[in-house]
Amino acid sequence: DRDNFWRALIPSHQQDQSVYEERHLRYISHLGKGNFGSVELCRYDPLGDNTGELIAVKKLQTNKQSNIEDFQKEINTIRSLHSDYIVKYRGICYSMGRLSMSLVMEYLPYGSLIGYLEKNRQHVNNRRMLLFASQICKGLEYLQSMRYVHRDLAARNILVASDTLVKIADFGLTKIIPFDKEYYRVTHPGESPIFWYAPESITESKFSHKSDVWSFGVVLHELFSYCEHNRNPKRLCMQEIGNDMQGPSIAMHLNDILKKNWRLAAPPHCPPKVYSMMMTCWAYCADDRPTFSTLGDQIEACIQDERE
Ligand SMILES: C=CCCn1cc(-c2nc(Nc3ccc(C4CCNCC4)cc3)nc3[nH]ccc23)cn1
Repeated sequence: DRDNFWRALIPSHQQDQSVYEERHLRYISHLGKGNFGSVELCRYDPLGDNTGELIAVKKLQTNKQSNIEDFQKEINTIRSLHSDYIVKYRGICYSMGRLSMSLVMEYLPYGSLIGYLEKNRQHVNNRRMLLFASQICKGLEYLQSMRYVHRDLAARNILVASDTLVKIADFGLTKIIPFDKEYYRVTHPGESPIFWYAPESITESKFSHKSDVWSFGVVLHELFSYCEHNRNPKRLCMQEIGNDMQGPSIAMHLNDILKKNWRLAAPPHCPPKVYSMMMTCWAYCADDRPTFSTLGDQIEACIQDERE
């Protein structure tokens, strides 16, 4: 039947332990937009009695061959990652009708970090922020150990599993660093989140673990700004550059002010040690930035400070 048709297409060693049949998928609601696709909340209900599990299903929205290949790479990436701090892969769902494929992941009930912090601001204190920061840092340390560069680290791509657990999501732009190089050069930058980018990513499309460290510093800034929309990195950088700046010259002006050592200002009530940690992530020269393991130790030290 149709499953065998799809199984026949995929080499056996790559076949997934779980193939979800579209006919048992019950659409519930829209969860968000990722790179090249949208994510929906579904119940996988083969018994048809509403006892099935809730899952997050990312559907590819394109028929461009390049996006289909990128989606396949995203699926292979997330399938190869096993960490408490990275959203879990569940399987894939084929639909014969549209000859398309969807990525099935664990459903994280609290949504993205941005919405969560805006909604729960009053009972998230510095210690809780630092716990989230240490979890993201551990997820990135694991990603680095697998030679992956995320390339799209931002609070919008961090999901909240519970009041005490966050996970890294959306691996649509993630690349593997070649074994003989320290960085990955992108040929087609596309619409890039340049306000989260390290200078070398803006000017040379170079991405490395050190450029992920820069973006991690920006995520720390978003965290300690409670992801307030009027304090978001894009808004703060554009205020500095001049809001009337247009198009490609924005990247040039952004690099210019970064070269002149302008950086995002400390968020209100941000502990000084946390801000100085952010500043080390924003060293203009990639080699001067800390490693994720160093950052992990510094975050643990900040948590101890908050305990006293
Ligand atoms: C990573 C960011 C880009 C793509 N993306 C991924 C997801 C996503 N979301 C969720 N849970 C979720 C739970 C509640 C809400 C709500 C919606 C209504 N307003 C309040 C908040 C939103 C999301 N679980 C997931 N597992 C795997 C992916 C995934 C969403 N967007």
